[in-house]
Amino acid sequence: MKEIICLHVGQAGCQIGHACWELFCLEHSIQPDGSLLSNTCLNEYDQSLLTFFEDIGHKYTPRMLYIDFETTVLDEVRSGSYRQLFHPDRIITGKEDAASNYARGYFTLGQKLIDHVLEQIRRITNQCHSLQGFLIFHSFGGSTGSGFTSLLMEHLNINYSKKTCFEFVIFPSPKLSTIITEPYNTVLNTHISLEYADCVFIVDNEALWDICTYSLNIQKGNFVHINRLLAQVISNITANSRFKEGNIISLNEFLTNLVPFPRIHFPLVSYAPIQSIDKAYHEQNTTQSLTQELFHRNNQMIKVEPSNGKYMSVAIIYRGLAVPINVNRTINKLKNERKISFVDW
Ligand SMILES: Nc1nc2c(ncn2[C@@H]2O[C@H](COP(=O)(O)OP(=O)(O)OP(=O)(O)O)[C@@H](O)[C@H]2O)c(=O)[nH]1
Repeated sequence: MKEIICLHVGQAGCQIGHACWELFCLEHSIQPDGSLLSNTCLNEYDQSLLTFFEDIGHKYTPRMLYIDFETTVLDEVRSGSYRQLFHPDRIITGKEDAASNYARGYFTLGQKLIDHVLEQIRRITNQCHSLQGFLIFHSFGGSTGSGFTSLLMEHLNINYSKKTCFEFVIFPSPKLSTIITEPYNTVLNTHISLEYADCVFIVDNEALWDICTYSLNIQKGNFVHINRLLAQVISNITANSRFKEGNIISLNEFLTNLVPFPRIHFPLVSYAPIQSIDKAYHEQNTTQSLTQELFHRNNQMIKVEPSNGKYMSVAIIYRGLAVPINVNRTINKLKNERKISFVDW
């Protein structure tokens, strides 16, 4: 079993984390109190849930840490419907927020909290047979998300240098960001991500709101909607480590295919199909249509124009019955029609 530990840092990281754990529980038939649904029996195939969940005898508990300097968001987790799922020690809060100031997250408040956080990580790793790596969820713009994550990654690099480190990051979007320090926090945190992360999936809220409004027809969306969308992406990226169907690709193998050069590790995220509930039952999703949609701007989770540049590498994860011959045919078609062009190495 290759375990993965999730670290959710700051408001964005914790709220996205909550959406992910809701989805993981549904996928593995785990109830909000951590017990298995009564008619579920664990066979070897189901054991794959141990990648993300720890078996503590009578129930399952997530291998994760929620970390935030202020208590509001995590108090909701402590009193919400999933409160029994999480081990209380794994929800770590400070007493005041870092006021969107990277330095407060890294130095002032960060230094007070880091030992406690590292101790909890050590306890979780002690319960793992063969730790695969860490997934870190945070925003680049917030001070906890940027400052404290930087400090944490430096320590993880010292203590767990051989383990894979993936990040899922909210990149500030110019039209939506209200906090003036977000660009500064982002630049400072990017430097650390460049050095210590193996792969950083970046998304921005502007692109996610657009997907919610135009593709999913949600007129008054909020963070819950976009976080659930992100949870789908994260679930699919990690599905290979969790379910033993078809090819099992570990995080490391995934990296080998996706990252052409160690420091070039900031892939764009795209997802298909994205359909509103009223359209979903009227669409036929073929391998070809899904692959073509992936390269469409409306399906991208970050606002950039890919036609202005070239692709360095692409990793497509199909979930469900995708036949390799159809996949190859579609990719060749896209290349021949010059819809995607790669750099000439
Ligand atoms: N997608 C998504 N983005 C969020 C969420 N909450 C906050 N953000 C974005 O995250 C950025 C701000 O970072 P936060 O995570 O709120 O800040 P923090 O890391 O907790 O740091 P401080 O609040 O300064 O202590 C802004 O760009 C927000 O739009 C969320 O639940 N989902």
